[in-house]
Amino acid sequence: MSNKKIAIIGGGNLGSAIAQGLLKSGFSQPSDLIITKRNTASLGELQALGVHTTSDNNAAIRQAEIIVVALKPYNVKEVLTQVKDAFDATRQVLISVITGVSMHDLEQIAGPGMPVVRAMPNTAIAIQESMTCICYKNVSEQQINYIKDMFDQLGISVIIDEKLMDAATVLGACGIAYALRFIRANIQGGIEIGFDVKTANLIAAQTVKGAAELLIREKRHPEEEIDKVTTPKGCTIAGLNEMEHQGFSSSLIKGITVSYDKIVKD
Ligand SMILES: NC(=O)C1=CN([C@@H]2O[C@H](COP(=O)(O)OP(=O)(O)OC[C@H]3O[C@@H](n4cnc5c(N)ncnc54)[C@H](O)[C@@H]3O)[C@@H](O)[C@H]2O)C=CC1
Ligand SMILES: O=C(O)[C@@H]1CCC=N1
Repeated sequence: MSNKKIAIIGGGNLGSAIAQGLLKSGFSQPSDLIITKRNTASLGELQALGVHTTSDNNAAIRQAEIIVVALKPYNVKEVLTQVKDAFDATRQVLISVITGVSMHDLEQIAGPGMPVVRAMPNTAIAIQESMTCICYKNVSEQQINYIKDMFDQLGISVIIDEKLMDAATVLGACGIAYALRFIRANIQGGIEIGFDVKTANLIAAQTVKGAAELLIREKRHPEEEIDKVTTPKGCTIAGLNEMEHQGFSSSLIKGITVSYDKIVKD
């Protein structure tokens, strides 16, 4: 159980998901969480659980030891600059989940020597199933252990070099959307061959979960598992080869590189 006060600046999709995950995991008590948004009306669910909601970023930051910034990339500089005097490098850590904003830029805003962490989770953080990539600067061993433990309770986390952070954004954070689109396509196909949408959804989602668990738990390569499914002259290889003829793997790889270019070239 965490006893540190955590302020989440920007209670949108990801900021709210992080708050939900922190509560569901038991890492934070509602009274230790503060979440900000310009208009707090949509934070009613968290408020009902006892989380402090406010539009006052300055006050939220001053009360906290861990500050999670989940603002949009285009307004982070403006918003944080307005509250830069609230940061205290001697007792706080600034965690940014913002796409494409470097630790150097964060330190420039929050002040020299400010302990900064970049974390790249995905929206499954709301149910403690995130994949979170982390890098850090000016952070003590004790602080990083605390933060790694926090993200490990919200899923699985790995520490990476900052130069891989944009790649982590694509593979992990965008990746959940690619996976969901893959599941949606399976549902559409499943309906065409006879299932109702609810049953198709369950079969498609549990099947993808099982595939992922085989790789995570057994540490296998996908092709090793595919070989076990593809009966010679069978229906699986026939379908898989048709998908590849239609550009299945190629379209995914191209999509990943387009997402990556969008981050690094913007
Ligand atoms: N949505 C996702 O799956 C992921 C998003 N990210 C990054 O996280 C950041 C947030 O993304 P989302 O949650 O999707 O965006 P969002 O637009 O849902 O959330 C941003 C929130 O900040 C609030 N905000 C704007 N100005 C504010 C201010 N002055 N004070 C307090 N709050 C203010 C907005 O009202 C909004 O609710 C982005 O930088 C994004 O790149 C990173 C990984 C995954
Ligand atoms: O699409 C985006 O820009 C953000 C970053 C990763 C997930 N959503």
